[in-house]
Amino acid sequence: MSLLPVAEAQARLFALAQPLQAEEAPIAACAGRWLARDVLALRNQPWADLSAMDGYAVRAAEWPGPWRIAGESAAGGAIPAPLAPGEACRIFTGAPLPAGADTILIQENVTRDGDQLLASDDPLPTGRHVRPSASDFATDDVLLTAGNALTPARIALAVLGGHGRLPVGQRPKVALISTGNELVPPGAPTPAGSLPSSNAAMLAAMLSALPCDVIDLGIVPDDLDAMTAALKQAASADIIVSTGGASVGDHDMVRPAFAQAGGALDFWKIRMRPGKPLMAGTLDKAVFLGLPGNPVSAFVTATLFLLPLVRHRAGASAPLPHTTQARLAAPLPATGDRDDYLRAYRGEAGIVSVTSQDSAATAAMAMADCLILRPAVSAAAAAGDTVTILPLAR
Ligand SMILES: Nc1nc2c(c(=O)[nH]1)N[C@H]1C(S)=C(S)[C@@H](COP(=O)(O)OP(=O)(O)OC[C@H]3O[C@@H](n4cnc5c(N)ncnc54)[C@H](O)[C@@H]3O)O[C@H]1N2
Ligand code: MOO
Repeated sequence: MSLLPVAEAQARLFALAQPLQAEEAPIAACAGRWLARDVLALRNQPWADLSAMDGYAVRAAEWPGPWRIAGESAAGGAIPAPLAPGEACRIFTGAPLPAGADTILIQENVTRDGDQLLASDDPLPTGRHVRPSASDFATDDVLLTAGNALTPARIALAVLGGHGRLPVGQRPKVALISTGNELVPPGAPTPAGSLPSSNAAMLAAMLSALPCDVIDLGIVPDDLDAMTAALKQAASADIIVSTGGASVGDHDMVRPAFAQAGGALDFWKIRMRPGKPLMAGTLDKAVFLGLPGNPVSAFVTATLFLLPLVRHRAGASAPLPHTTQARLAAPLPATGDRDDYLRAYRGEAGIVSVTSQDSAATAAMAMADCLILRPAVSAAAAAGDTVTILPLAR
């Protein structure tokens, strides 16, 4: 198989499965999820012409008064009686204006004597300090569209639109499998030849920022039947992720086990460094991603494939990671025949790539707060050159 370009592999991955079915979730369970349908306003916001300040509702044409204070309007209180000519209404922030009033005098700018009121400031433009009815949005306005991420501000908008539940994509179930005879669980003793298994903990931490449910199936030895059984066990999940055993060595069991479990492989080997041995396919209704075992390769491929796949299945309309442009603090060598995803951080003088770009260099990886994206066969870059970066979640 020739090496597949990253963008093509991402497109093929998304084509393997549709977003999961929608569900109606209570607002408290919607943060960070994606809308499955457009959301329309069920009410006008504001519901009436409301005061934006504490003061007095008047007719601007009657400035500077005097007015007789007749009645009061407070948020949550009774609807105030209409204003007769020459009358003002005591009013508080968020309260409806009485019919006939068009402007608010703030209380700092009036002279009040009993129920007599005089303006003590400059003339007011009509409508000053009034929030007109439906000026934020009106009933039946489309507030949010399918595929929108439910950010805190959009949750506020939906609630003000009258909603207590929202149609969102279901939370994908993500099963994690770690393969390798050398692996021991986090914190277990590490006699010679053993290695703490870090990939599942790292992936679970990455996934904790997304609306999904992680099932860690633990460590599976480099054994065809054991791996086949683990994959079958994982097949009820929406996404299966393995790490390790993805390459070409005698102990790399993931591809044959996937075939033996009944999986249909869609692609293997990507034109990227690190992460070349990545594979993907389907097993029953699950999408399978086989990530390389090296922790750095697993991290980079999870960033570019696993997290976007979770977003896609959870209903995101824009599942790919956000990238931006930035200037290099130091030169970079020319790239080879694969796209480079260099671990880097944002320093004061620009972007600095970490000292070791080895796929097993976890200490260097831990210093990174972004990846530099360098296409295959790029010429060397100089300090000050603009490059594309992918900011990493903290
Ligand atoms: N002859 C070739 N050898 C290799 C090739 C190749 O094309 N031809 N590709 C290399 C590349 S690129 C990568 S990346 C690695 C990926 O290999 P695997 O996915 O088969 O991973 P393993 O061999 O199982 O492990 C690699 C490395 O990572 C450690 N590891 C594995 N799992 C974990 C874990 N859960 N936590 C921490 N560390 C883990 C493992 O001990 C190995 O040191 O293959 C190259 N070889
Ligand atoms: O493609 Mo591998 O992930 O370079 O070490």
